[in-house]
Amino acid sequence: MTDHAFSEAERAAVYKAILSRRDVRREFLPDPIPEDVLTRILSAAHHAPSVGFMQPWDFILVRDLGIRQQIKAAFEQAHAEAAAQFEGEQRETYRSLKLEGILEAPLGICVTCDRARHGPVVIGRSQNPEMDLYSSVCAVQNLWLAARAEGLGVGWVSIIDHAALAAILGLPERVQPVAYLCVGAVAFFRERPELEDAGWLERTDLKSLIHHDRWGERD
Ligand SMILES: Cc1cc2c(cc1C)N(C[C@H](O)[C@H](O)[C@H](O)COP(=O)(O)O)c1[nH]c(=O)[nH]c(=O)c1N2
Repeated sequence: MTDHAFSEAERAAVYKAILSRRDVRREFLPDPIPEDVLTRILSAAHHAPSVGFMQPWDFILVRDLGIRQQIKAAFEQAHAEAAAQFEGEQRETYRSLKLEGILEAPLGICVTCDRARHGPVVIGRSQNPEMDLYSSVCAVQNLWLAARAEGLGVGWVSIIDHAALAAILGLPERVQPVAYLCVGAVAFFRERPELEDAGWLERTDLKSLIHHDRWGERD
């Protein structure tokens, strides 16, 4: 048994981490991450919920500059392909955004999903086999929030061909990349998402996303 209730300060700290977490691309400092801090954020990730307690994740810690340069090159290629999908002014805005900090952050963490961990039958996965991937995403979010509490920035780089990333990292066939994260100390955390500051999109009104009993039934 654990304590039933959080104190007011504990509750406030949880919401502070959630509300002030940011995706970081440009504010990284080169300072190394202390080992005890790294262990704590990885432990937070490892305590995420997982379907059937499958714990399908691994954490590849990428410090080697040569490997990070290969990942950056894979990003550049995907970024050029993505830019071609936008039109006109939006393409120019997209090109002007900074969408990764692969070389600036001192550490990359690839969170993976072993799709075959603990055999073919897992509690909670038979109808929806993708639940293992969602579990690894929960690990990503735990890591992201713990990092925020530790004053570390995290930036998710998904503008990359995951097959190329898997090859660079030497992942076995059954192991899929879920997230490549740039992790490091930061100069500061932005108050709002960078995409909001750039005028790309605004935070959607929460009320408009809440439906009662059936789709479309709103207050
Ligand atoms: C699955 C997934 C994938 C990506 C992201 C997020 C998630 C959840 N985000 C970060 C994203 O842009 C950011 O979360 C939102 O803009 C909201 O900003 P904050 O995270 O609140 O700062 C992101 N950002 C970026 O600069 N490059 C990227 O490739 C990605 N990819």
